[in-house]
Amino acid sequence: MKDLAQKLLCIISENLSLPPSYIQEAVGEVFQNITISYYSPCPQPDLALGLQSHSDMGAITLLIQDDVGGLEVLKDGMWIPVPALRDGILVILADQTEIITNGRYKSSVHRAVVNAEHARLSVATFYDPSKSRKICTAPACE
Ligand SMILES: O=C(O)CCC(=O)C(=O)O
Ligand SMILES: [Fe+2]
Repeated sequence: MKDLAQKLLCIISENLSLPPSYIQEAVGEVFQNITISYYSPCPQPDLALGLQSHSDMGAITLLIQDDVGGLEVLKDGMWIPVPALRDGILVILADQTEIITNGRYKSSVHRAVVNAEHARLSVATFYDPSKSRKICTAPACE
């Protein structure tokens, strides 16, 4: 997962005409955190959220999940359900990449809803800078 995150950050850097390792170097020492989320079925899903609206604080998040579905992204003020891809890896861009690219790549605001019948499992791997790392916009993106 770390290799994939780094490859994706290289592609983003290159797409902005930055050196391929630019974002990786800007992030510095990587802290790869993992969250395993289990969402149990909820008898009244309209009254509950599995995970509240947020954006991820790191550079990039890779998410694997079962085929139940429940992730939603905020686009133009509307919550859009993300199709569940059991064999796929979902890429969620996060806050530090938005800062480094000056918003050319946006951090995705997302949440998880629950449903009445099925439990859901997801595994998120976060590619995060250290808490003391100063992150700033790439001069080429200013
Ligand atoms: O479970 C999900 O689909 C989303 C998990 C998530 O957004 C997170 O852990 O930050
Ligand atoms: Fe998240």
